[in-house]
Amino acid sequence: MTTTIIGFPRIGAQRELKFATEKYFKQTLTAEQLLATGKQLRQQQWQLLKKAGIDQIPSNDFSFYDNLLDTAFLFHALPKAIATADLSDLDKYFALARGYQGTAGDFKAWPMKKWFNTNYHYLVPQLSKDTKFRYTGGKIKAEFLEALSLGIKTRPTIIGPFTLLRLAEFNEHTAAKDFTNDLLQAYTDLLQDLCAAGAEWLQIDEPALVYDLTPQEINWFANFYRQLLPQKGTLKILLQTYFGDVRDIYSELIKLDFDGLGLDLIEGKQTASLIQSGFPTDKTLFAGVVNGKNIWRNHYQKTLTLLKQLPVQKLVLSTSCSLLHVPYSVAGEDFPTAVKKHFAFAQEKLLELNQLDQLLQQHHPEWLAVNQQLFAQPRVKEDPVLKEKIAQLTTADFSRQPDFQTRRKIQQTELNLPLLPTTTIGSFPQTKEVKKMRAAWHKHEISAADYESFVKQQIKNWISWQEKAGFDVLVHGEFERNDMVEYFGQHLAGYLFTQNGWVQSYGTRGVKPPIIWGDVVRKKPITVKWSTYAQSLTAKPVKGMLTGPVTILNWSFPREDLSLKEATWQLALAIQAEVLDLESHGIKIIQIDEAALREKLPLRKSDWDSEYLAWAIPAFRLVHSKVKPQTQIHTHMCYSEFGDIIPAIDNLDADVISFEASRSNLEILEQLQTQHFKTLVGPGVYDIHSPRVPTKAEIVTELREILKKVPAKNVWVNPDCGLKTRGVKETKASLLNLTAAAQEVRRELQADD
Ligand SMILES: Nc1nc2c(c(=O)[nH]1)N[C@@H](CNc1ccc(C(=O)N[C@@H](CCC(=O)N[C@@H](CCC(=O)N[C@@H](CCC(=O)O)C(=O)O)C(=O)O)C(=O)O)cc1)CN2
Ligand code: MET
Ligand SMILES: [Zn+2]
Repeated sequence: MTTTIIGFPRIGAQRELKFATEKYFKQTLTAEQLLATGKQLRQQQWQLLKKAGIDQIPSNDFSFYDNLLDTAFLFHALPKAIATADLSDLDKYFALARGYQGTAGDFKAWPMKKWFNTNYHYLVPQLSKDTKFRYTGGKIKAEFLEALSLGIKTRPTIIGPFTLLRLAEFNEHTAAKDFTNDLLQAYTDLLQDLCAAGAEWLQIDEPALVYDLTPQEINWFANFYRQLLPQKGTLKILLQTYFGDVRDIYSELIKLDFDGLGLDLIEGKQTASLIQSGFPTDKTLFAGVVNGKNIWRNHYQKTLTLLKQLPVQKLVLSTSCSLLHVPYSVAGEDFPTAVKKHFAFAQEKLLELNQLDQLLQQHHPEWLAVNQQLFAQPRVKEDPVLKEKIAQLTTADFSRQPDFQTRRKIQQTELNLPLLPTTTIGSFPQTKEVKKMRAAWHKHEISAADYESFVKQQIKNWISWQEKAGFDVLVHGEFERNDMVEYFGQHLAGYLFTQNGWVQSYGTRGVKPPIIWGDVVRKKPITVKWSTYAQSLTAKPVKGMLTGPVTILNWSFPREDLSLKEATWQLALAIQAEVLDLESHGIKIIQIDEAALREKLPLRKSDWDSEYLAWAIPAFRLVHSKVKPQTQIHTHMCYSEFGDIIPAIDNLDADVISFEASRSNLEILEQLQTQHFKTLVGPGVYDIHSPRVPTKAEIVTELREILKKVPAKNVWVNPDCGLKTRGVKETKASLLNLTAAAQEVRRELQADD
């Protein structure tokens, strides 16, 4: 038996890579120093895996920004302008990741998207007529040789051609077929080069196989690999999948000349039955039995029983997906032992693989006994009152009265807002100073009172700035929050949070997902203090700002001993209490962010409703069903690819929704128009993910485009997401252009009347 993992977190135990990279961006660290940090982190990782007894150690799972970007870069799929720019390879790479403005030119970054159903973002390769894939040697081979020089023969990993093309964007009327031949040559060269370098195995990641596949896609895949695999020489190929099962293509996969198949037995509902339907004796199954996405200890008995039911001769134990999605180690956390023993972060999962391997060979039965203890009795006491409350919910609890159109008229009278009302999405820049004061308060260097008055001062400054800038609906700025989900976790009973449980979200940015430990209850008001303070400073309405239950769930580590539906409804009741508190304290507009609602939509269409929307949409409705007709409920989604679920979004029954603009803006507006979307909309009028300041003229143009698709009386004007990652100067400049643009378009509309 053998153990392996698909990939490991690369940011380092103390986020060393983040800090080094950000220093490089600020030019306080040289390229050599950054490369040296990368090298050191890789060595540490390989040695850690070796010491933990992992038999097959991956390489090239490391990345300075993103693995799909690495893959595109390896195959020279970069725009001509960047390829020929007077920049180092490293700076060309970062130019694709973050854009570049300087002496070598002015390049836009590639867009970012959510990686399948995770909170990790990949860079979307932009393919066009001048894209010519070719293998350039580079990182994958260098890292293999680097490990080899340390005496570790790794298994290099690479994203496969099918997934690469499935996730890329085709410009200038190009299509997959335009790139197939070049890609075939590029992957052939890669295989042969790694084989010559002495590699024994290559891991090719094809997670896109877990989507619903068309016959054309299946054909493309089979044809491609039928041509590629004969070129592998003595190199063994592991075809690695994750985030689901491969039901549409399993029968093809087992016929192709792969040496190993990596299948997900955690999220892949049909994986076990597919394997039971037949697995070739000459192939190795890389069984993904240790959950790469959640932080709970593996249930050894269940895993062993599952493994024994698989008719497989050659078996390697593995994780369900890369460990990128869990924090580095639980070792440094100060949970009580009774709590800690239930957790396995990345490092602890290595031990689990090792123990499962031993147990399968009938060694160390005492490890099984220790593990069984963890699950012998319920981990937490349930809250009977909460349970009863959920059991007693009726249709009325999910249905706001009166209906949308009636409320709309009441709210118009109540709020008296102009046409095209202006607002922002919630957060203002989380400056160094804000983070420093919060850190000082955590370290008891300043008192809670000092911290509170500091936050209030920020609120005061920004309220007065928003008034001067001419905003119609103001926000308090979210200065008290480290993160829109972690903050709520920290204020709800039933949650635990880590000190250092960072998980990469994109590039150098990370999150510390809070852990749902038990039943979740709101013990006391969370945001009321800040919102009412902000409202006391102005006659304009201040929007209360909350995170919705689905997003809190999706960006937390959920329990495995409670259904996601039940857990989300607990959260919904907690946030409902907060909504009602805000309302009773005079807050007239309340925004309930559901930024992550789209992200966790199941990858297969047949699961959309039954597995998700059927409880996620009611959860949101539950949160606001009891507010007065006068109270206006807003929501926000920053992932705008919800064209397919527009009726579900309308069915949230919010009064106003704001969403990401970026490139898909017009497309979504058209879909809203044709599907008769009723909710009022604030399509973001500029992209906040870039420091670039949009001109007033650009925003005016954007607004005119929006007004072609949506009646003016239904339109709100706002940026496309919160401003916490932006600098103060660019934020103010952009927002002044936004209010000026709104005023200009308003005048145009009034002149038309
Ligand atoms: N959970 C979540 N997922 C999300 C988003 C989101 O907002 N939240 N937004 C979308 C995009 N994803 C994002 C993810 C992270 C960040 C981000 O800004 N992360 C920050 C950390 C934010 C944070 O938690 N900050 C804490 C802790 C900051 C910190 O590291 N402090 C230092 C000290 C700071 C100092 O002295 O200057 C320390 O503790 O060592 C705080 O403000 O309190 C980062 O990686 O740098 C932005 C967007 C999608 N997914
Ligand atoms: C990632 S969605 C962000 C919404 C939140 N209210 C903010 O402005 O930061
Ligand atoms: Zn957003």
